[in-house]
Amino acid sequence: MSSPIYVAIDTPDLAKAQHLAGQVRNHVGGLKLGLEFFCANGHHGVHEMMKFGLPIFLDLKLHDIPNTVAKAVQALHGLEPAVLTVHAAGGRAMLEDAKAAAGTKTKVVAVTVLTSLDNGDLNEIGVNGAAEEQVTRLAELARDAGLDGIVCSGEEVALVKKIWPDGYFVVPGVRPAGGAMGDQKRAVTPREALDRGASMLVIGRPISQAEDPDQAARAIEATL
Ligand SMILES: O=C(O)c1cc(=O)[nH]c(=O)n1[C@@H]1O[C@H](COP(=O)(O)O)[C@@H](O)[C@H]1O
Repeated sequence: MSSPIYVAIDTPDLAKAQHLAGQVRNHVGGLKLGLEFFCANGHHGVHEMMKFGLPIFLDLKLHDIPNTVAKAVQALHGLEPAVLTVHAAGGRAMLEDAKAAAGTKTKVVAVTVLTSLDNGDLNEIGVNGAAEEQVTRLAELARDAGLDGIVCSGEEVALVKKIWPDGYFVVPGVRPAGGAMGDQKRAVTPREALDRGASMLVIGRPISQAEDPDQAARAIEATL
């Protein structure tokens, strides 16, 4: 079985991205390319990273009116990433149109509440109630809109699995025991995230900033 770990390649530098992917390719199940990489390197960069033969998670977190998001998804044709993100807060019509615009080879998953937010941050943007309530609400919306799954933290994944048993659950903000949190606020360990029902673990800095990324990926893999 392939590893559930997708390494987050957060750099605008294609050569650095290729170097990191080359170091960890045997100990991860896929490569996650986000806004930083895509803004700098576009389709060309994704094509270059596809050469590693690993599935690509294109994390663009699209969030706009339905027509704009659908056209943006269409503009990705030719890349056919394994997984693509949109923001659940874009609403039902946006989610439905994003899914309809994606090819059948791409799982469209909705970001619920970013793992960098805690309940206080949510309150500040007008969401009263705990992260788990908001994640559950948005998971139901994504499920009913026909999406493949959601992005949430390891703190909520067991809860959403109950209401969406066959959903695909992407869990970022994962930290090995004692690891630096950085800007993440709702983090669990890789083992905990898997035990609670994660389908994919997104791990960036604990691997990419390690002195030896390959060794770091292997050490995390060994805890799963
Ligand atoms: O969609 C994501 O991947 C994502 C959603 C979220 O709620 N939180 C989150 O951290 N991410 C991404 O997951 C990665 C986490 O990176 P590290 O904190 O370095 O492990 C980054 O690439 C984020 O963009």
